[in-house]
Amino acid sequence: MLKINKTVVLASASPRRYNLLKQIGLSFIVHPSGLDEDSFQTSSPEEHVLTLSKKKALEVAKNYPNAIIISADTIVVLDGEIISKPKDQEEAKLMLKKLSGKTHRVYTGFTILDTKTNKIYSDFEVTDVKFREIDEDEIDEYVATGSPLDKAGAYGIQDDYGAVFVERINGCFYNVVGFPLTKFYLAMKRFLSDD
Ligand SMILES: Cc1cn([C@H]2C[C@H](O)[C@@H](COP(=O)(O)OP(=O)(O)OP(=O)(O)O)O2)c(=O)[nH]c1=O
Repeated sequence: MLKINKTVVLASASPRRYNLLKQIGLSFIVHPSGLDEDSFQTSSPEEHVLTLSKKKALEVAKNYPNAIIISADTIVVLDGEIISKPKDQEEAKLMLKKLSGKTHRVYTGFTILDTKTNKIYSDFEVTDVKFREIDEDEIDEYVATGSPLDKAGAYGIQDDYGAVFVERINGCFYNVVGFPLTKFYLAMKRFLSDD
């Protein structure tokens, strides 16, 4: 597993990212960036997740002169349209209606930053997710649980409801949940051995 002789800071308020990084045995503290993601416009999904994850890391880096900062950003992309987190229940319902019966892509970008050397590495992963047709009652019931509200595309593949909307995926499952574990693990090993 990863052995890091330095303070590691997870620059994220996402409980999913917390759990996923704990799952691979990483020791870290949490310091969310509080970045306003709504005011941010970009051209491509790749650029969006790479730039936002970098911004989150750089924001939190200001507080830690000698640490490794880890951050990420997840979006859903349907027919070229970037879908982030819904602003309310109505928007969550609209998002789920759009995703029904279709295949979308989930992009997660992540950044690793050493605040002492200023070495920075960012990368992203993409997973295709096929939804079955979901009906309005199912959408209403799920949205009423409140769970979709803090999630890109208004669903969690790991949720009770979200799980049964998904017919199949192609790619990394953990990438959909919010952090591409294998890609991150390999990147982190390279990052640490380059020191
Ligand atoms: C598609 C999908 C997203 N998500 C979540 C992961 C992320 O927490 C969230 C996307 O929003 P993000 O802006 O990437 O992350 P966040 O606001 O939750 O946390 P922070 O910016 O502080 O790191 O959607 C799931 O939990 N399951 C899913 O299936």
